[in-house]
Amino acid sequence: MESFGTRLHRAITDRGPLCVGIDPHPGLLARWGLADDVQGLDRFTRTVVEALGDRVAVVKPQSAFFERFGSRGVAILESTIRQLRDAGSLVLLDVKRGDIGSTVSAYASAYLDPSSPLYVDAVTASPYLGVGSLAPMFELAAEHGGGVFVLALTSNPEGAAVQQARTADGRTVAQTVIDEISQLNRGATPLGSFGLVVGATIGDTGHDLSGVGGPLLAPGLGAQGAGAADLRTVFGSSLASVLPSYSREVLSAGPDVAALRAAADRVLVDCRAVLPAR
Ligand SMILES: O=c1ccn([C@@H]2O[C@H](COP(=O)(O)O)[C@@H](O)[C@H]2O)c(=O)[nH]1
Repeated sequence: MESFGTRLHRAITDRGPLCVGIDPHPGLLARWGLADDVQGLDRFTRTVVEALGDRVAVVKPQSAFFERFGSRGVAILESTIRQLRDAGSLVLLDVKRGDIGSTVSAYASAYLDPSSPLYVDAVTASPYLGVGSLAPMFELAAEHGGGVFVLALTSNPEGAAVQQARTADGRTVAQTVIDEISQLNRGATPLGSFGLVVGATIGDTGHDLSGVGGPLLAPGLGAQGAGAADLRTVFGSSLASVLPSYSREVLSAGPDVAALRAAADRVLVDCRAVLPAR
């Protein structure tokens, strides 16, 4: 079976280095002329799938915006995941899960076991119960060709106080996460299946990302203020591994399908101007 890293590498080669998030904020639903209810959610997500499912490498539904509608929202998330997979994009579910290992096993089953209704290509995970506690996710991902993106240096301003705090050996908390994920990817070609989340907003923090060997998901572009040019400052010599991620910047072009496609094409052009050719 092909690894997630191999599948992601191919998707990026074929479709370009871009992840677009599905974040149906109440304000976006209103802007699209949709009600803030499950019907509005369903129409919103179907439109994004129609516009982008067959042209963007990775689509990242934000679970929170589906969960807020309870079981009917989660049913729409399940359906959205199926539609995206049918359309050919990789699905990265942004759920930022993390817990003690025995509970992480259940999260792994929920998202990374092909028999689950919420099965996706990759998930986001939080390392703040220790990177080792995420082992059941790493193991199930490896078994079924899935991927895990672990939070390292998040795009929000509050993140730095925790993530850039120093540990007893002098490394930052983020660098310990970076180093552990690098170990997991060792020897993987063309790309490892275990990624990191590093916000495009954080500036030059001096962290060493050169040995990660896996994808570096870069949210914070567009609505949070970072632009494609900031990728150079944040990622330096690791730009070749960056997967830029935009949600509101693209989604606000809707509900017109052609306008959504044009917005995704535009941000991809911006990113290609900065990232090395892949
Ligand atoms: O550090 C992080 C990690 C995750 N996110 C998520 O990405 C999108 C960003 O949406 P925009 O509309 O492009 O701002 C959202 O789902 C966040 O939860 C992040 O922003 N930063």
